[in-house]
Amino acid sequence: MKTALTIAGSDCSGGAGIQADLKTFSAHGVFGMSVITAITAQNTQGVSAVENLSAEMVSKQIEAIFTDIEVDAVKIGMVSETKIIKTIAENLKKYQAQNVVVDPVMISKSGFDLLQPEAKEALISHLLPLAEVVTPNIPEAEVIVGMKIDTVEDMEKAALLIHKMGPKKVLVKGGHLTEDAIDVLYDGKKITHYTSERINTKNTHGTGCTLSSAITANLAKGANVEEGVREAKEYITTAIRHSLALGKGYGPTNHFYSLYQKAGMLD
Ligand SMILES: Nc1ncnc2c1ncn2[C@@H]1O[C@H](COP(=O)(O)OP(=O)(O)OP(=O)(O)O)[C@@H](O)[C@H]1O
Ligand SMILES: Cc1ncc(CO)c(N)n1
Repeated sequence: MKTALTIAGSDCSGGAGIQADLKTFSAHGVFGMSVITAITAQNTQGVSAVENLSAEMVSKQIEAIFTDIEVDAVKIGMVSETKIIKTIAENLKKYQAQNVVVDPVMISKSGFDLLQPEAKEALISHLLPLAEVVTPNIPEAEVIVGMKIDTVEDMEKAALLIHKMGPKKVLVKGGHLTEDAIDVLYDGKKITHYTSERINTKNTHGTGCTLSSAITANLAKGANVEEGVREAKEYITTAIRHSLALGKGYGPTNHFYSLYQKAGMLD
């Protein structure tokens, strides 16, 4: 069985972070493993607290996995502090991690800082160069390149600029624009658009985590980035279309709809 590792924060409400990543890996038939960087207290209405683990504990978790188990792909999600970012980069180089997907998580939908502002430079200089593909949303791409993004053309410009910072490929996600949900991939040579209709729902908690872990699962199974993103986009669109009205705020996406449907378990 292929394996995938997520290095990210825990979302106790299960919609984003480690929990979304492991559900996505399972739904793709990939064996999921996790290195937890931080515990967050959050729900569908927002984040109320973040507690980082020590850099030593993050390092020990990575060591425990890589010294024992073959890792086919790695996703990096929320990493809040500079010293944890540096530890992850050192370890992934040491163990020659393959198929690294970096989701540069910065701010939650409710406006809470999931990346300490002083750690932005470390994320850019230490994690982006390790990435097979980096998956910023529009506000994250704006911070990384220091320009305003209002259109798909702006997303393309940002993708080209981020590519110069070291990742092999860049996927700028268009969830924050208003018409169709268009994601822009730049592979160093050409631009590809992945387009879906915009689904009218407020239940989009964890969409970014889910998309990046679906790409990771697909790379673990041997897909190239273009194929991996294409399937991941279909997966997230179905998961949003059948998202769950749990909680009082922005509910989570539905990871198992397609599987349950195939298994004849839905009405
Ligand atoms: N309402 C929607 N309808 C269809 N697709 C959407 C919608 N909102 C987001 N998407 C898609 O979901 C994926 C995730 O993009 P988004 O820009 O929302 O990520 P994000 O902001 O990092 O998410 P989060 O921070 O909640 O994890 C992209 O493929 C995007 O196009
Ligand atoms: C732990 C965690 N990672 C990422 C996000 C972004 O969706 C979140 N809300 N929580």
